Amino acid sequence: MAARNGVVLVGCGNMGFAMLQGWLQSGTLDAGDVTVVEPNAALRERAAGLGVATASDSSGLQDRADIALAVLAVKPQVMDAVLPAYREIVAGGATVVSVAAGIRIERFEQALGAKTPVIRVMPNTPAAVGAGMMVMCANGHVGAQAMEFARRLMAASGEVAVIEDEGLMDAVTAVSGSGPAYLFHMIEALTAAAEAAGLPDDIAAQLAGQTVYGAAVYARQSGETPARLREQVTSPGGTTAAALDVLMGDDRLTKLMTEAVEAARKRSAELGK
Ligand SMILES: NC(=O)C1=CN([C@@H]2O[C@H](COP(=O)(O)OP(=O)(O)OC[C@H]3O[C@@H](n4cnc5c(N)ncnc54)[C@H](O)[C@@H]3O)[C@@H](O)[C@H]2O)C=CC1
Ligand SMILES: O=C(O)[C@@H]1CCC=N1
Repeated sequence: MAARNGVVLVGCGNMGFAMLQGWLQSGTLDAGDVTVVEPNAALRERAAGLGVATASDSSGLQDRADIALAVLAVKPQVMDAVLPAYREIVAGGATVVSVAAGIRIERFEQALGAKTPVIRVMPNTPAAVGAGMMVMCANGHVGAQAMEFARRLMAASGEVAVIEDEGLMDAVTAVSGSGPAYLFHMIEALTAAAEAAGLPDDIAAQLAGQTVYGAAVYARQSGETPARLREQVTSPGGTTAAALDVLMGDDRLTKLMTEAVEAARKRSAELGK
């Protein structure tokens, strides 16, 4: 029997392409093991530039016995329309990996068969540079080998966490799935503030970007809590304390972040309906 090590990536937009880059750059997958299905010609070409096979639909894939994982990276709104084209591939033994926000495992079982092996993954776009946060949640039909293969792929894109309770995936989505956008906005806001303080645009962008990057790396590598690292920057009566009075007074930023995460969590739950 041929080795089952093929991956079909369905949808190669922002998230699909970010993961594909992580897989290939890390050497976890050879380009020859991946087929990208993407109807958008420009995005297909971008993927082909990495050396993978591409197709505009699934029609040539039905007889492939080597497909271990069908990774679905299409918008939640089109998932129901996309799934029937993968029924045969799944019946042939492929495990479904969905990165779609909100869509519950049950929906895949209903569309593809009650015993379909399904892994939900909530990735994020820093996967493109191997710095993603990849949260996995599988149903009971996923075999050990497929789970291990999927975990290896996700580990190539960043850190992996596995959760048992699928009910938590909406919260996961709101924190780490959408989270990079909050931090990108933080960079934008710090850049705007730097400009308002009189710095030239290019210096403002450099200072904001590198400060957020440096703080994130330091927070992950120092072994200290973020609270302790914050205290180390904050001299009593100094400049940082003056700024933190604005951000932390009345728990301002924590309340705002909690409100933002709750809005995303609710939207994720809605997308699943
Ligand atoms: N963008 C992000 O940061 C994250 C996105 N996600 C999830 O990833 C999924 C994709 O999101 P994005 O990449 O942002 O959207 P996107 O719109 O950039 O990519 C979706 C791609 O699917 C393609 N597509 C549409 N119909 C198709 C079909 N029948 N067969 C194959 N491909 C098809 C589209 O042409 C498009 O390129 C969504 O379900 C989203 O919830 C999850 C975590 C983070
Ligand atoms: O905005 C969205 O719906 C997707 C899911 C998580 C990040 N992007």
